[in-house]
Amino acid sequence: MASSPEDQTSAKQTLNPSINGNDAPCPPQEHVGDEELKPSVPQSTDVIESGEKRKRSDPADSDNCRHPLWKTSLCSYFRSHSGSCSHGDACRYAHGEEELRQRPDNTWDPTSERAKKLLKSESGEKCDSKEDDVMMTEAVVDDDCADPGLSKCLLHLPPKWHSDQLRDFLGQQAIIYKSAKKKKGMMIGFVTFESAEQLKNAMEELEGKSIGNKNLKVGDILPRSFEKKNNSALPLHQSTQKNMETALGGDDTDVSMSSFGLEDGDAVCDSSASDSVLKARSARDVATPLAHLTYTDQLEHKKNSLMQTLKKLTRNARKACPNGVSLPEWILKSREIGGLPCKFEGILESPLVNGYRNKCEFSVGYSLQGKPTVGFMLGNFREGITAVEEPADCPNVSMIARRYATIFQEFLQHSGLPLWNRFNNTGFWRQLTVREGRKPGKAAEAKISEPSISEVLVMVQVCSKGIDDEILNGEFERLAQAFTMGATASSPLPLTALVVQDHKGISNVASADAPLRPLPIPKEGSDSGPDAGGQIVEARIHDYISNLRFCISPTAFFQVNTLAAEKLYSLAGDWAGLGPDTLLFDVCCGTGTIGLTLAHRVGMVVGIEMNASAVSDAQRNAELNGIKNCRFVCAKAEDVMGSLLKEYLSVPQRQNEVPDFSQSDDKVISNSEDKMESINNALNPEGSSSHELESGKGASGCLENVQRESKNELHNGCSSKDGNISVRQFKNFVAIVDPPRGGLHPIVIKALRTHACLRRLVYISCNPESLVANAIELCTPSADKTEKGNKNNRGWRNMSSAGLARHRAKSMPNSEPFQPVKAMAVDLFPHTPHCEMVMLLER
Ligand SMILES: C[S@@+](CC[C@H](N)C(=O)[O-])C[C@H]1O[C@@H](n2cnc3c(N)ncnc32)[C@H](O)[C@@H]1O
Repeated sequence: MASSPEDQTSAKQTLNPSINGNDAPCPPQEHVGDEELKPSVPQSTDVIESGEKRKRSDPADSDNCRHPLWKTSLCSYFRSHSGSCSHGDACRYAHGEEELRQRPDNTWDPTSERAKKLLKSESGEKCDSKEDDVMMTEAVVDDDCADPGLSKCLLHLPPKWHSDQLRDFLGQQAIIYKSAKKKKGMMIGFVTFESAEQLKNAMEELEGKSIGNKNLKVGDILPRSFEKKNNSALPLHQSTQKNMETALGGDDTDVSMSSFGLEDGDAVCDSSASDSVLKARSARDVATPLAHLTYTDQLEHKKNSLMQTLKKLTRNARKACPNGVSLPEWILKSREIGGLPCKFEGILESPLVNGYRNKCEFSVGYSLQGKPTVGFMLGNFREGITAVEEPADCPNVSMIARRYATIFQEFLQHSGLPLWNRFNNTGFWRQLTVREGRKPGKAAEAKISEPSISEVLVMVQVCSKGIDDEILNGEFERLAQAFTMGATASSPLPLTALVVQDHKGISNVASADAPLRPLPIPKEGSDSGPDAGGQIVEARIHDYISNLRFCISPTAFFQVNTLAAEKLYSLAGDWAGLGPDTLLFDVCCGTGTIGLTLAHRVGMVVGIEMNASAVSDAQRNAELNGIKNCRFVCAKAEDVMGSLLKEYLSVPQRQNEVPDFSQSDDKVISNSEDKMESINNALNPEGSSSHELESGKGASGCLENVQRESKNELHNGCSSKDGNISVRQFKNFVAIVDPPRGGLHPIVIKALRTHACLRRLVYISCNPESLVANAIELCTPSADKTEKGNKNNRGWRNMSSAGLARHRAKSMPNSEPFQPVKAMAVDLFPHTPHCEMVMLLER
């Protein structure tokens, strides 16, 4: 599924709240609202300020030990560096079996001896080498005639090796083979042999051989008896489908991984000796690792974990407080509340606990049995796990999304075009996204989601590279027919829009401008074909938050749990201290949900968002709901935040005086005439060039939505000075920020901190770790003399996010720090470890 903590699949953090990295909880991954442990390569503690080595571990990081996944995976760095890891005791990953802890879902790291022993005892097998035959679920053998019995995978290879290095190694060992392949980043390679004799010799030679501190293993490839498809209908270049691929998984940039809440070292391995490991990992375990707990216990678990994360803010700000500067009151008082930086007011429950996701991103791949499957990946591509399992047991997926996944899966059994293979970066069918929109009103509050769903958008991601238009068109026609028939069979499903996204890149995450092709939805009862009728509808659906109607484009971010998001936004609004004289900055505003739901409580909203289609949705949503006091700026916040704050916060204090916009860095609006032109463009977006929309460079090319109530006036009583427009005088400046998983850009943090008129900041985050890191910079007192950052310092690469924030705080210009006032979480992601956190900062 996707992100919010899912859509922000974003950069690769690993435990995303959302199933797909996009929402995530911004994801993961991705938001698919969502959160994490970091990769086990050098992280934080030992190398800190100025890149200097510290002799002791950082107590600021010791709270990691309370992270639910603390030491639940073996440290791959430790293993591959002969038992050394620069993090020492502070490493989040276990240094050896003794340190290893059980995971929240009661499983053990599948690569650990414990997991293997468990496996043995479950399967009743003897302790022979067989149980170590951990296997890959995807075979990549570019030889049509390759006999699966003569294909093996080699495990525990150095991840940095390419195919060439594997071949060199085999050559040095005098191994005779037919083909050998390995992809950088994976610990697994694939070798095929000409004969049983060759295979036998190779196994004798290779099994147990040491490479570094690892012992090589020879494993089978699953599934062993994959039924090869008849590929005769395929275009030539697609012949890689002949490969025995059983799984599509993530590659290094895999979103789905993060949305599952997996961490990088988290492999789901298969064993030829037993199916037990497979049983231990299922789509349910991976996508909803807390589903085995009662909802009350899940909340308790999240609460404890969030409190530990919050305490990092206190510890790090204390540590970063410059010499000679008094500790702020909130740090001194933190002792009275157990080290918390402010009061933690607990977690608001999700109104819906099951089937709550309004957006699911399903991977396309092969099951462990080799069947084309639409669902969730079971593990990490790097460790060779690419199998996909149906989402049937994942309680956060709605029945509607499950049914669409099944329809697509059945369609794929008969498709002449191949599934995407991440190993080879070839294939056609990549992903299925199902987005649901609810009806307005009471029905939407039902305890099960299905009856309240009135609109569904189905988006299929493909890679059309090298495919003839004729083949493509025929396949899409059949696809539309399959979805239409599936949606009308038995109990009908809503089907509002069907769209194909063409993503030719190798990463799992399509860029925002990947071409979209809406498909006509055939009329009920008609056959496929050119006369099937059907209408191309605009690829958008609608949902409701706080009785406002929101139009959502296929790729725009929208919180995946609408009813819980409503709670989140109203909490943020309550804490923001809004009033008619408030100017509210909605930073990272997506489709405008926060600003628009709060617009009636403020004088004006300025929304900032980099995704052009989300901004155009935001503008449309303002129009749909008759809201006229919002302006949406399409740009990266880091490019425009400073100039927007300057523009609005430096408004002369005398009533009704028009500010001099020409002072603005980015010339957001250079004068009243330009401003009117911008407004006109905003009201007539077709008139603005797509370049302007896409460029995202500064606000001068922004889509703006300052709407006028009457010809010359802004809503809410702004006065008109020169016959055009004027800006009202605001007394209260507030920002609500809701960034993706990685948090705010340092330039945005600096702008918010150094504009003293901004007294209140509500920070919403799907990733409490990045909230804490950003809050360290916002709340640490500045030194009288600011340190200059050293651009050549590479030490930051090894810092934790908190360590890096402490480091940055040193170069923060002298400015009044914020203080954490209170924090609360809203559970947008039941059954996963993720949660949205809200923190009020004031000064
Ligand atoms: C977690 S979502 C929040 C969206 C919105 N506040 C909501 O609740 O629906 C984060 C949003 O930030 C946007 N975004 C990511 N990086 C950004 C940046 N550098 N500047 C502005 N917007 C950004 C994403 O496109 C996404 O819409």
